[in-house]
Amino acid sequence: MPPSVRLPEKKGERPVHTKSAAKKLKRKRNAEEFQLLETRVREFDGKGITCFSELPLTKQTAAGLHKAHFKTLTDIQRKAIPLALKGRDVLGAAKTGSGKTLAFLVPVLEVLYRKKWTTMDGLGALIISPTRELAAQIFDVLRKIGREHAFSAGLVTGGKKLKDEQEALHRMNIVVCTPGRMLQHMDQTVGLMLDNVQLLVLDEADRILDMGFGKTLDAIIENLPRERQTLLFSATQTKCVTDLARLGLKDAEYVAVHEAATSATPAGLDQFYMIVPLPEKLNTLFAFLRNHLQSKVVVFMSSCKQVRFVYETFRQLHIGISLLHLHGKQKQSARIDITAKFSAAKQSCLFSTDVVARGLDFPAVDWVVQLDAPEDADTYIHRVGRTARFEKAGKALLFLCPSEEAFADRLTGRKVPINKVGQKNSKKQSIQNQLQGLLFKDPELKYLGQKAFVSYCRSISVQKDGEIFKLEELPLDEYATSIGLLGAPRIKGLKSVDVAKIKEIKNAPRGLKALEGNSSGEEGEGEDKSKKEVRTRYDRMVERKNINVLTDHYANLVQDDGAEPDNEGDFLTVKRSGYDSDIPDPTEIPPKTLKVPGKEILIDSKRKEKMLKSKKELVKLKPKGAKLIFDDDGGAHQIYELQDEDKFREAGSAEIQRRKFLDEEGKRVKEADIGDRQLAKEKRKEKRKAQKLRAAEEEAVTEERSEEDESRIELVPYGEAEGDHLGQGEDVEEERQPKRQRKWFEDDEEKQKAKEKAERTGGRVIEAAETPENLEDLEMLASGLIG
Ligand SMILES: Nc1ncnc2c1ncn2[C@@H]1O[C@H](COP(=O)(O)OP(=O)(O)OP(=O)(O)O)[C@@H](O)[C@H]1O
Repeated sequence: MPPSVRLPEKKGERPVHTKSAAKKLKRKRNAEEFQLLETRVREFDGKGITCFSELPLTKQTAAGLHKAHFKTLTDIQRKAIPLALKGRDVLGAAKTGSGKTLAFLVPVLEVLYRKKWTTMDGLGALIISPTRELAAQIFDVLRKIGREHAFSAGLVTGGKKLKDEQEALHRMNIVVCTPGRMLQHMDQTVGLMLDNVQLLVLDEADRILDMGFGKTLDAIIENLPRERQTLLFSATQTKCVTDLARLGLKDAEYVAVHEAATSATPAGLDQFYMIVPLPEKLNTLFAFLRNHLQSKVVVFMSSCKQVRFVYETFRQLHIGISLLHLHGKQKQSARIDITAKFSAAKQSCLFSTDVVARGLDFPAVDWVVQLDAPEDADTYIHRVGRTARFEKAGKALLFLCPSEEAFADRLTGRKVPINKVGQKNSKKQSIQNQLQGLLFKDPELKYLGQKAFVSYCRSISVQKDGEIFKLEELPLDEYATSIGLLGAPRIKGLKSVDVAKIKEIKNAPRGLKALEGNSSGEEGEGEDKSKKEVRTRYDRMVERKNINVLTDHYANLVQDDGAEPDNEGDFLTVKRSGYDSDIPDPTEIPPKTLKVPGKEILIDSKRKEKMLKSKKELVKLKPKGAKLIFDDDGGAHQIYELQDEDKFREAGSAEIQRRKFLDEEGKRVKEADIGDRQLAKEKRKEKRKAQKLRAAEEEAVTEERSEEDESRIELVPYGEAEGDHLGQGEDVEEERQPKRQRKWFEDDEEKQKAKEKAERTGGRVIEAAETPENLEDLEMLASGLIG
């Protein structure tokens, strides 16, 4: 007799003794629980709740939250989750670090669960984030709280092979993605179905639109069904009607928990600004870091080039704190690595662009320093939000150039409590000489410095707020000297930049950029990279601007036809005038040449001269021999020889000869064609034969392995729970995807033992159980015996 199957008994229920009865009972209980949950949600008004346990949640979500140690609700969670659970569109705004992520993830899990979503139903929820790092962080939280659910979820952010993502995408229920990559999939992933999506979440929606993803978002939303729930969250929420309309929000509930608060930033955050002349910025930052070696600091700058320059130079100045740098031009693997390192560090300094300004939750950051002023108050709020998260304390310091001081008023106007501070004289120090030394020794660093300078100027010139950011008021020459350059590099075409266009191009998915031939990603030179001209090494050398002074002068030399170089023509022009007076003009010296049979080679460089001394090289330059054919008498002929004119005339008119030639060649081609077809036919036959043979072999192997293979189908999992979805567990799985249970005779150990025995006895293996349980088992045993 099989052992009796027991479910924990409930009042009024009779004990069950068979598997099927237990299943039935479980199904009944689940249906009851499901009904109860629906009723609880319907009747729930959300008033006066403080804990997650008071919400009408599934036991899976409740368990996930419990295991992740989330107990008390934050304000935004208390207000937004009840509305979202009831299926309302929500527009959520709350300060940085106030727990917005859970405010949308909990409803995502709950809504899908209550819609009885299973792996077979495809994509049910799409969560879009502006950056890869934020998407990865959201995905991590989802994994934590969703571990008891049976949904499959995936991260689609690029930086991986598109093909791998494509395969997994078809099996995902919840996708966390960046807009660019999602659009790329919509364009390139065959059979991607978005018409069943039930929930769309946009985290940092305003940032997504701000980064130039507007059109991308439109394209994504166009593919989603109109009947869906939309949740939008940000610390600086967009309320722009057109934005909301384009995102397809209907009757949305605006939940702004901190709107009445006196400050737009977290209460535990102390904020300061300091007026620092541009040439003093790096000195001040260096002194600041020297005085905060035991802290965890994020330093924001306005461009990738600046981040790289400051990181590379400060590293060589051995500042005494571990330095990291993060920007959007790094490889995805490096970005993940750096994010993880900084999260784990106790004391460290991360130089970064705005790629980490939004949403990233680094634990225990002490200071946020903004070396370059942010573009607006919203960006400031997000940047400083990397510290003082979730009721912790933190400090923020903003560097403003004297011409930018009015930015402090902008902040006060946005309810940001910020105080002015100065730098103690005793703490001041200059690193200008050290920087000059570094740049002098290392041309690459100098090149980087020039690029950093150019991109800083560019970033100022493209700022929207022209009243604050005035390039013409900045002491650029002194700034260039302060970062170790000998002079300010020349910058081209600063004003003619379309900011929106730049953002759009910069944030376009790399795959698409490559398709559009726009993948170089170089910024700072204002060149039209889309021109597909063939450029030689020589052209590139002339165009190169890294050794600014030299190349400009060289450009003058090659471009100027006798015209005087302008005054910025540097010291090299003096030498040239020397040529004019005393020494004969170099252009008048006859160029060196070398004669080889058949041609004359111009020697225009020492390298070429040296090269031509080698016999091997000379052979290459000599004219190549002609290919000859030999007749029966051994006479050599060119492959194509002109016929004797008289003979040609004898043979008839040129037209007749042409036709004759065509007829003969046509016949020859036809004959060859018949032969080819015959050959192709035979090859096809052989191929089919081989295919059949292979198919037969594969069938035999598949039969052997079919059961093993079934169990190998992998989803993209995030939870460890096994098919207990909707609490109906096995039942739902059984009905939807009949999953073969392991039979009694498939016990690995027993099978192995029997095989060993058979080997010992030299007999056949008959796998049998001690007690066959049902008809199928008996049949198996019988067929084994007969066979
Ligand atoms: N209910 C909660 N109980 C305890 N900790 C929480 C709770 N909700 C969120 N947190 C923690 O608070 C921190 C900030 O949460 P989260 O990243 O969701 O903030 P946010 O509002 O999205 O911030 P940002 O605006 O910067 O994106 C996280 O470390 C998270 O684990």
